[in-house]
Amino acid sequence: MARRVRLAIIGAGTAGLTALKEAQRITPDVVLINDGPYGTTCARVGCMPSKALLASAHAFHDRAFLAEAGVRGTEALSVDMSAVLERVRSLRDRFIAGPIRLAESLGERNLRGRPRFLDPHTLELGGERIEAEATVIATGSRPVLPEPWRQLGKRVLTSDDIFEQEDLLPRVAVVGLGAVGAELGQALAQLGLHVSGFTLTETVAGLTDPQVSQALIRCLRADMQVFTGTEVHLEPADYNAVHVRTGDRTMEVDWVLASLGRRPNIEGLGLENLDVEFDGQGIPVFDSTTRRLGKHPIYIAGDVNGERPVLHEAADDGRIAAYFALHPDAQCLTRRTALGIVFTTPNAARVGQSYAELDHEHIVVGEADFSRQGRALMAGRNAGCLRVYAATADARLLGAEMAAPEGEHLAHLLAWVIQQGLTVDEVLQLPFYHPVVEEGLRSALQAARRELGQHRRTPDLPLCEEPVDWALGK
Ligand SMILES: Cc1cc2nc3c(=O)[nH]c(=O)nc-3n(C[C@H](O)[C@H](O)[C@H](O)COP(=O)(O)OP(=O)(O)OC[C@H]3O[C@@H](n4cnc5c(N)ncnc54)[C@H](O)[C@@H]3O)c2cc1C
Ligand SMILES: NC(=O)c1ccc[n+]([C@@H]2O[C@H](COP(=O)([O-])OP(=O)(O)OC[C@H]3O[C@@H](n4cnc5c(N)ncnc54)[C@H](O)[C@@H]3O)[C@@H](O)[C@H]2O)c1
Repeated sequence: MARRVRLAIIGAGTAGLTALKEAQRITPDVVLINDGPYGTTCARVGCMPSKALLASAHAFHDRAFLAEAGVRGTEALSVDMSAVLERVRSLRDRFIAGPIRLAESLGERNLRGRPRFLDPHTLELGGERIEAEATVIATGSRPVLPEPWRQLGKRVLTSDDIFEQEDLLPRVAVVGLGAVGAELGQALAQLGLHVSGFTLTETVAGLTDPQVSQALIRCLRADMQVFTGTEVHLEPADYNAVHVRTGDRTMEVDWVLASLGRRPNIEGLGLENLDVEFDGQGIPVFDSTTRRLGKHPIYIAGDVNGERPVLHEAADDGRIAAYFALHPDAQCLTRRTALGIVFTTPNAARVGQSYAELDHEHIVVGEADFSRQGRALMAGRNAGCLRVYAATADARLLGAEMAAPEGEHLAHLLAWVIQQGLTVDEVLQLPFYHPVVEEGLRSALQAARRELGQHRRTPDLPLCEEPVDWALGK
């Protein structure tokens, strides 16, 4: 006998659990099916442990600023790497507790294993059949690790294993300087390891604007070696070391952090039993509004769909998928403005349309340099730059990229005004306090206005509804 349910959710990560909460507003008739550890990638091996490691790293790194700021005794500070990693795990355990409790609260509706579609309405799970009116696939992604690198065993770690280590040997190659490699590479370097970072692309940390990326690379180079546009080959060396070969250079390291990107967990779901199309990356083609696979009652949410692999988007995807799966008369929903932040110092961020996505013929760029920005200078964080992109046609802000102090906050402000459809002038009419890093954002906006060839006819203040009396000759 098959178990019949209104909604089956495959994957108990952020997208799956958010789909669950959205679905529970409508029906209790939901099963959650998860294979692998519970607790979500973000809380277990992703966002949270990486930021906990960065917190220790930044704190230790600040000793140089403390000394410059007149605080004495900083030369006595040192890092106890085992204690750092222990703290990361203890915070991790707190963060995963909530997601685990949520899954367990389902009781016998929380199922373990890897289900397979037999047809669009039927899943097979460990010999049992589940007939679901609709299904949400939210199986996430996993780190890319080439097979020959696996043969090197524990000498090659990914973000899945690094936080489990009791200690870390001093010489490390970080291969891949996207978001994961830039954050973890800088964290390890600031904690005192000798880090050499390599990446295939010319830009790092998910940035696409070469000038912003160069500004970040200059900052990273204060802590670690950075080689861009470089393909890496790994070979085993004596005493459990690894040879990192790039062109005709060979470097010996104790271990390697492979941060080459992530691959969607799409295999084994039996999608070949359904009439679905796949794109060039092997991801089933889905509707960008509903996340639905063709006409099937199947929705795909979170990292597994490869579209916006960050936490808040995975959560939105889960909400969207459950909403459309359970509302035949659903309203159209649009996406929030794209926002990606990488927590290096300075923070790297991309907001709205990236530099690579924009048509350069039809935009102007306004730039601010943080090396002389007042507030950043006081805090010893005066490095990096911010570039805003505005449409030539109507001066609307379209996007921004930055490697900037307090970039996580500047990026939010920009995302909010871009989502509101504001123009450069309209943003300049908003309040800017003094002295704050937001004044750097104002400089970039003023530069964009100059590039637009616009001249201010009034001071940068909101206009009254009515003209003032004297202007009317009264
Ligand atoms: C090191 C690192 C740092 C990150 N930092 C940030 C950050 O600072 N900010 C940010 O926004 N994002 C960050 N991310 C990205 C963020 O973690 C992901 O976008 C988010 O966790 C994706 O959630 P998800 O629900 O799609 O997948 P997951 O949370 O991975 O959930 C997928 C679930 O499905 C299960 N599963 C897999 N295959 C099957 C199957 N066949 N059957 C059943 N179950 C299956 C898995 O075990 C898992 O429980 C980071 C990622 C990493 C790796
Ligand atoms: N703060 C954040 O929001 C945050 C932090 C970490 C991860 N994430 C998410 O996790 C996802 C995965 O991050 P990631 O950094 O693993 O992937 P990524 O795709 O962002 O970067 C992978 C990098 O590896 C490089 N690379 C690939 N193969 C290589 C090779 N053979 N040799 C040298 N370099 C190679 C690529 O050039 C690329 O720069 C990201 O898309 C991001 O959305 C987000």
